[in-house]
Amino acid sequence: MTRNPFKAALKEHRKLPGFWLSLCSPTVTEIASQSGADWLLVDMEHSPGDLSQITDHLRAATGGGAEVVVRPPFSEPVMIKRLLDIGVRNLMFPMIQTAEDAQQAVSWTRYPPHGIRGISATVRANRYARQKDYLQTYAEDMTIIVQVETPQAVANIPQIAAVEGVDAIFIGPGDLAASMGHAGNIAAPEVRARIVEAVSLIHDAGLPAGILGYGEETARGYFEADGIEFVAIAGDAWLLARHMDGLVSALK
Ligand SMILES: O=C(O)C(=O)C[C@H](O)[C@@H](O)CO
Repeated sequence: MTRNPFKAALKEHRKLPGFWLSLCSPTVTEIASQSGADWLLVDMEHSPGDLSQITDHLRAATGGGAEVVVRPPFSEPVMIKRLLDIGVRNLMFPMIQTAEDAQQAVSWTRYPPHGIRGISATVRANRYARQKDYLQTYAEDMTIIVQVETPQAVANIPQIAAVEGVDAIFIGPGDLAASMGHAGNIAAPEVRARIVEAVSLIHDAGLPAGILGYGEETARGYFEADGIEFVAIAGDAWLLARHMDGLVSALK
């Protein structure tokens, strides 16, 4: 039984709003974690943030109820090992195209004989060697989310979802649209059709689906009309820019 509330809620297919954080500010992480959101995506792929800041994000989130999910800059084993050692227990792997990609991603998170993760005896993840059952329980407490971001990946969802260890699948609408020749236009009917197809394949496989859908109306549509379980309802930079612009134009 997992001790990770986000993983447990995903398994129950609950409705889970989250925020997408790319401003590299642990203070923003703290504010977001106290909002009632269930999860916070700390993005290393499209932000200048680096590994040394991640521990501060994890500590900041403990002031509230949200779980931190980290998206590494690229799906590769070295960064994953270092993120896991510092105590990241929810990962989102970008650009997973095939079941083999997903299998490899899972293997980077598991110690032998189940994978290739290297052992470090005294790390933040095992409370500096105080958590005696870490080696027996880490996998149960970890959430692995893989991102599908191309039509090829969408077509491979049944195989990707069947990979042991994959807990959820997150649709990357921006890259999906771009890979279909509609960069910047996720509302294009062809892209929308692929998103609907992806959600249905993810649900047919019994997994929860996630997506970015900024703003109340968009997020509500994904939650209610599409039945998507975890939606990034806003990004920190998006929220700030939008509200600053609105206030200035209202008062000028
Ligand atoms: O394809 C997408 O959309 C994503 O993966 C999210 C983007 O990288 C971006 O919106 C992050 O700010």
